[in-house]
Amino acid sequence: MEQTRDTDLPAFDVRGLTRTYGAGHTAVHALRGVDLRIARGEIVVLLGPSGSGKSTLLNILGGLDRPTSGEALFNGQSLSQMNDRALTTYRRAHVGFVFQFYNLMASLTARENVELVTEIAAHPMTPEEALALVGLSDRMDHFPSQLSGGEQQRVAIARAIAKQPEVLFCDEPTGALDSATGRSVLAVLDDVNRRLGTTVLIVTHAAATAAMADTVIRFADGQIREITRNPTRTPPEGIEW
Ligand SMILES: Nc1ncnc2c1ncn2[C@@H]1O[C@H](COP(=O)(O)OP(=O)(O)OP(=O)(O)O)[C@@H](O)[C@H]1O
Repeated sequence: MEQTRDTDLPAFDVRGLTRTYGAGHTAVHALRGVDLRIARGEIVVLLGPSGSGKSTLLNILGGLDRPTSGEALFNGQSLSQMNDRALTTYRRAHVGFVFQFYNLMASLTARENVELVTEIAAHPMTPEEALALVGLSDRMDHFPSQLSGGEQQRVAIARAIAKQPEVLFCDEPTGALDSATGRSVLAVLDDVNRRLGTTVLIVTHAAATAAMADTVIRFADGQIREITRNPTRTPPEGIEW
């Protein structure tokens, strides 16, 4: 039998995924059966109204939450069947997170915030390399309070990519930023994807972000309503908000 080459596997293969919070009358069906394949090295943008289940899906794929039923495979391995220890190892080794509100340590400089990750990662780049990639070489010794919102988000991206994750999960990465700053943050994500080959998943309310994606997933009511592919990616600098 011909063996499946690793490179043929999608980054994620999601089958019949459901996630229900609570039970009985008060149960919330956040995911109602999601089937999805995400190819490696793509930028994927997830759009959908508030409460449609986007963050729930991201959290399950990122190993922060578990499905109620169904399966999510990463590189052919079932996240759903991993025990807590294996899921922690998965998060540490393979995925980076970027959230709306940067979550930087206020008492540490940009470099020290990134060091928190590089000190425990298996194959990290240096904090200097990570900060250079996001264009912050000249701000490494600044504290978060001395940086703009966009710069703080770039530090958060540097921290997320410093361990060289295969996947970067971004939940509303531009949600707290004005449009020009948001575009520059998206340009950093695009650059990371091109240079490092990182698979990037972006959850956003900003529908225009879809133009920078390879694949656009539209969510509604806990289900995928539509998956479209862009024939070409629009550079974030050219996106109109
Ligand atoms: N921990 C939780 N306990 C109970 N219900 C939850 C929990 N987390 C999410 N939900 C509910 O699950 C549904 C999906 O939430 P989710 O955060 O995934 O949506 P979303 O599409 O990311 O929304 P938004 O765009 O507002 O962030 C919502 O109805 C939400 O209230």
